[in-house]
Amino acid sequence: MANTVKVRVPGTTANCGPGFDAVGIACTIYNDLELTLNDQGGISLAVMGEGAGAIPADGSNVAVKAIQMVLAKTGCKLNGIHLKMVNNIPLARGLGSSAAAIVGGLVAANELTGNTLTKEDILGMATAIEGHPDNVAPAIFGGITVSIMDSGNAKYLRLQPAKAFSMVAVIPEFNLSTKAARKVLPDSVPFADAVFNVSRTALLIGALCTGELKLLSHALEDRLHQPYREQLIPGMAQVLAAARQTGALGAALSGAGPCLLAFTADDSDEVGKAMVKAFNIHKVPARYQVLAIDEQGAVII
Ligand SMILES: Nc1ncnc2c1ncn2[C@@H]1O[C@H](COP(=O)(O)OP(=O)(O)O)[C@@H](O)[C@H]1O
Ligand SMILES: N[C@@H](CCOP(=O)(O)O)C(=O)O
Repeated sequence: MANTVKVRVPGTTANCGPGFDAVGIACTIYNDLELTLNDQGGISLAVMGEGAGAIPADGSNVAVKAIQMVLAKTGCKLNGIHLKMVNNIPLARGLGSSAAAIVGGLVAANELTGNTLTKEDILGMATAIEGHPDNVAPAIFGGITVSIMDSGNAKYLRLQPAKAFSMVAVIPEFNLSTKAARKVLPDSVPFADAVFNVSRTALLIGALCTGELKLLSHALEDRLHQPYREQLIPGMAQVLAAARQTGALGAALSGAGPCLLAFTADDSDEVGKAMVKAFNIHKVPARYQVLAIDEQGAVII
């Protein structure tokens, strides 16, 4: 059996406005992870691109955690874990870097231990490490996914959008960990806000499945997390407004932020430039990247 494998995993944008911890989209931005297992023990890590010099080479690394979980579950005795990463997904920006690392580790280790885990098993294990299913589901399955937790088990549905759209990810030059961005959320919300989000999430899924993309301007509205996270992202309201004013279908926080994401039918560059300019007015350097939906999810390459 080969002892080295390479996996490509997409970044993901979670929540998509109102679908907190439920909706996610796989995006055409990728990390490559090469895993070698041997019986010599030890952990080594070489990182190129995003996170080089910052990602730990020990058991605190989420990719290593994921690999060790597969080794334990499959009873594999190989104890040497050697990783090479080429990362394009920026860390702690809201584009699912941790989900990509976890899914990459699980898929690679599964491949090297005889492929005994199903994608559904991998979803369960990835969710256990990540804490919520909305990034790991599209990272595994590709496309647009809706996920739920049922008595601790993640279940998902993969949707086919009726009409193509682009996503303009505006990436500010500062990190915001998901952990920190979850700390500002309240324990409970007003009933009216819950109703607001139920209606918008239903509209979001309906709009994507029917191709009624003009409804996204309402369907991306949120009262569960964005209003609380706004304090962490200078200029957030103005950047989202700039997207809408330049013709975006709608715009929202990407995952826990600080990246902001506009959905576009055309004029993506114009929207990206306007959003970057609005961040710059608030003294936040930023860049934009135009993304499409990744249809495949994690693949062995
Ligand atoms: N390629 C990677 N390998 C190992 N750990 C990673 C990798 N990418 C990200 N991480 C871990 O995930 C953290 C960022 O996760 P998180 O705060 O959830 O943000 P996001 O997933 O939105 O990028 C990083 O600080 C790092 O600990
Ligand atoms: N539902 C989560 C999504 C976090 O996504 P990330 O890409 O920022 O890790 C949340 O909003 O906390």
